[in-house]
Amino acid sequence: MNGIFVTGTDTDVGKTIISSGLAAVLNEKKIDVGVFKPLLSGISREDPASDTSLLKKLSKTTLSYEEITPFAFKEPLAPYVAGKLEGKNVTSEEVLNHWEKIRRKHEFFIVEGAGGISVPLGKQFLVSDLIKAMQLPLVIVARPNLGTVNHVFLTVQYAKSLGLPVAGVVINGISDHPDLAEKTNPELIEELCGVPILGITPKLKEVTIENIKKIVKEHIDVTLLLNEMGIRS
Ligand SMILES: Nc1ncnc2c1ncn2[C@@H]1O[C@H](COP(=O)(O)OP(=O)(O)OP(=O)(O)O)[C@@H](O)[C@H]1O
Ligand SMILES: C[C@H](N)[C@H](N)CCCCCC(=O)O
Ligand SMILES: [Mg+2]
Repeated sequence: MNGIFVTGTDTDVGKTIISSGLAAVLNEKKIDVGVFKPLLSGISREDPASDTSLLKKLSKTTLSYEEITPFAFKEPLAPYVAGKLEGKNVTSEEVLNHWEKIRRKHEFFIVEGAGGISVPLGKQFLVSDLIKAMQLPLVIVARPNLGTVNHVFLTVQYAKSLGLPVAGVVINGISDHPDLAEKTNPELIEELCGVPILGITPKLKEVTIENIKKIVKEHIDVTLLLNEMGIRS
């Protein structure tokens, strides 16, 4: 089993859009792709707009909603806090047990965290702890605008300090008319952070399944990503 762990510089940066788009493109390349979004908060798994639904739909996996997302909480908060409000504390062992049950069902997995790399999933259990335990290379999704350089730098430095390999960064949501910061950020990020930019995806006017697939296909170097993992596509 091969795969990537998709994290972000923040919540709402487009991790689900990029993860599900990547799943669709890999599927098209005849790669047997599965998805895992172990902790969800603020929306139910079966809601058509949920991370779980989008990932399931675009990957075409036959995994169930519960297999993709074993833990879902009502409030739109860090999963640790959202779980606590429901009297539940998720442990790393529990997530890994669910992972063990599905990881051999597909050749390649795209795993999505929740929010950024240090978001608490349970008591003394951060997204970064899960990444370390799952031993998957990281893809970091970031915003395109002024301020993102610092966010990417901190995320990369933190990942490196924990020995987590970073496959690269996707800058998501660049505007049709990028300002000077948006134009200069990609090169600066590569220079400062020492990680490749895998792609710069545009801001969609209409977020549809077809458009999600299109921006990933046309703007992310999926071959580079796969090559870095020793997979020929
Ligand atoms: N390239 C894009 N163009 C237009 N809208 C986008 C784009 N990328 C993301 N969005 C929108 O921004 C919002 C946040 O995106 P998304 O849900 O993928 O973020 P996320 O990082 O997965 O958030 P979370 O931490 O909640 O999992 C969604 O409404 C999504 O449709
Ligand atoms: C509810 C939201 N959409 C995410 N899934 C959870 C984001 C938690 C962010 C916590 C934080 O960094 O302050
Ligand atoms: Mg998401």
